[in-house]
Order: sequence, then C-alpha cells, then structure tokens
Amino acid sequence: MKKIVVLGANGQLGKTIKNLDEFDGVEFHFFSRVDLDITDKNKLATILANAGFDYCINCAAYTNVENAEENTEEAFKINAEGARNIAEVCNTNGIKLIHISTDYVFDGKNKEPYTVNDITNPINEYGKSKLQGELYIKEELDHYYIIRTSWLYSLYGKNFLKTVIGKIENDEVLNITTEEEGTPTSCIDLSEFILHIIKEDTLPYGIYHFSANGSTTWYGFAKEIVRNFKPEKLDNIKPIEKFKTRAKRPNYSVLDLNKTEEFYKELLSWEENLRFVFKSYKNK
Ligand SMILES: NC(=O)C1=CN([C@@H]2O[C@H](COP(=O)(O)OP(=O)(O)OC[C@H]3O[C@@H](n4cnc5c(N)ncnc54)[C@H](OP(=O)(O)O)[C@@H]3O)[C@@H](O)[C@H]2O)C=CC1
Ligand SMILES: Cc1cn([C@H]2C[C@H](O)[C@@H](COP(=O)(O)OP(=O)(O)O[C@H]3O[C@@H](C)C(=O)[C@@H](O)[C@H]3O)O2)c(=O)[nH]c1=O
Repeated sequence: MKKIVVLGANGQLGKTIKNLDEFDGVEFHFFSRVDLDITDKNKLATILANAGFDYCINCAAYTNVENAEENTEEAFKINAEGARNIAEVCNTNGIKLIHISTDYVFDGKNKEPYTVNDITNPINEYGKSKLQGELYIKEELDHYYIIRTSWLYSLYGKNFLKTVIGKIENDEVLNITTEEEGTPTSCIDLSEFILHIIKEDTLPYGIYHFSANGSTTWYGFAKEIVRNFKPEKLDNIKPIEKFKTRAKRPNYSVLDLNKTEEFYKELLSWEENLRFVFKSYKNK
C-alpha cells in the first residue's frame, strides 16, 4: 500500500483526485489550506515527518494570474517559497514529490510545441513565481516529478469552463480572445496520469509535460464548451483579437507530449476529454 499526502486538497485538482474511483493500492491523506499551509515550514515538517508517506502531491498554489501582477509577493511566497518548503521536507523524510507547474513558464514565442528541455522565460508574475518553485525543487530534491500542464478545467472551483457555463446559463454574450493558442486539460485526465506515476513507481524523475492532444484558442475552447453544453447558444460566443487584461499571457503555449506518451500512453484530444467531462456532468 502506498501512502500519499495531497496538499492544496480543496482546489480543483485536489478535489478531482479525491473523487477518483480507483484507489487500489494507494492510501490518500488530504490536507486543505486550513489544515496545512505550505508557507508554514514547521507545520509541514511536523505533519510529514515519520508518517511513512511515499509520495507528496502538491496541488497548492496561488493561481490568480491577474492578481499575481499586484500581489506578487504573496504569489512568490506560495508558488516559490512554499514549493521550496515542501521540497526540503520531502528530502528530509525520503518522500517523492509530484509537483504541478504550468505552460505559463514559457514566453509564447515558439511556433511548435514546447519540449521539456526548451528554455523557460515567463512573461507574467504568476509564471515567474511558478518557475522559481520549479528551480527550488530541482535544487533541493532528486526524487521529484514536475508536471507542467495547461488550461486546467473541471466541474470544481474556478476555471474557464465554469466561467463560460455560468455566463451562458445567464444568456450573456461573451467576447473571447483568439490571440492565445494552447491546450485545455481535464483535471480528471491529469489525475489519472499522477496516479499512474505512483502505481508504476518506476518513471524516471524529472520534468514532464501533460495536456490533452491538439490545441486551440480560448475562443475555440469556449465554442466547444457551448457546443457540448447548449449548442443553441453558440452565437453567444464572439471572437475578439484582444481581451484587455493586466497580466500578459503567452501567445502560444502548446506542450510537447512525446516524453509523457513514451512513459504512459497516447493521450486523447482535448475535444474528446471535454466530451467525457460533459457526459459525467449530464449523468449527475
Ligand atoms: N488552473 C489552471 O489552469 C492551471 C493550474 N496549474 C497548476 O496546477 C496546480 C493546481 O491548480 P488548480 O487546482 O487549478 O488551482 P486552484 O486554485 O483550484 O487550487 C489551489 C489550491 O491551493 C490552495 N492554496 C493556496 N495557497 C495555499 C497555501 N499557502 N497552503 C496550502 N494551500 C494553499 C488554495 O486554497 P484557497 O482556495 O483557500 O486559496 C486552493 O485550494 C497548481 O500548481 C497550478 O499552478 C497549471 C496549469 C494550469
Ligand atoms: C473571462 C474571459 C477571458 N478571456 C481571456 C482572458 C485570457 O486571455 C484568457 C483566459 O482567461 P482566464 O483568466 O480564465 O485564464 P488564465 O487565468 O489565464 O488561465 C491560466 O491559469 C493558470 C493558473 C495557468 O497555469 C494557465 O495554464 C492557464 O490555465 O481568456 C476573454 O477573452 N473573454 C472572457 O470573457
């Protein structure tokens, strides 16, 4: 039986892991921010010491990309210092770390998918803080998996899918940018990969990229959401070149999946994953 501690358990990824129905051979222990704040290194050390955890999954993060431009200190405290605290405590206690990072560590100037070896160059404070977290982990720890993913969605918490559904339910018209290209990723799909790493227990340590296959713009993603949710409202989604925001986003942040597919399996397209999420939504 593998013993796993999950941090940031009340976020959308944490909740998705909690709802996985495949628990054979693994025992999860979930800690939300109120149970365990990752900026409190002493408490982390106390809870993780001598508890026999094999893996730590870090789902805790400061994820508000817009607010990170002003609350930069807090974003770094959680995404960089918090990640360092976890890495130090994992190192002391022989715990393998699975940490989630982001496509926003890249500047978006590529014309083809970013590989795990491509140069990082974040263009917003959230991306900078997440990159610093990656660097600290690499510095402190040998036994780590850093999984960079992109455009996460689920039926939990706050994410683009839920924003679009909410506005369509109110019959609002949405102007959505066509400026950025990336890949929407279902939290269910990512959770299954995380579970695979734990169950296999043999994947080489290091950085992995994880998303669905294919790519689109936020406009394309919104259209596909509405096509699945309420096709009669498709005309409510209007393309615009730019949507005014405080934080810059990379114009292109598609992740190269070759390494992940080599150690896992061929991944489904983002459209197929989205259909799967709606199927479970309608069955509820
Ligand atoms: N969302 C996305 O599109 C993407 C996310 N990622 C990464 O994936 C991971 C999971 O993201 P996601 O589930 O979407 O994020 P959420 O914002 O849904 O969840 C993050 C969770 O972390 C908690 N948290 C914040 N600060 C602390 C802290 N100091 N100590 C403990 N917990 C804390 C939050 O608690 P509270 O709600 O109370 O603040 C929240 O429950 C993150 O590392 C994120 O950077 C990567 C790519 C895309
Ligand atoms: C709500 C809305 C957003 N947009 C634009 C703004 C932005 O360019 C894009 C996405 O907006 P959001 O703010 O929902 O997404 P954003 O916070 O940029 O999402 C990112 O979150 C972090 C945590 C990550 O790690 C990234 O992978 C990515 O998922 O869509 C519109 O064009 N129209 C709209 O009505």
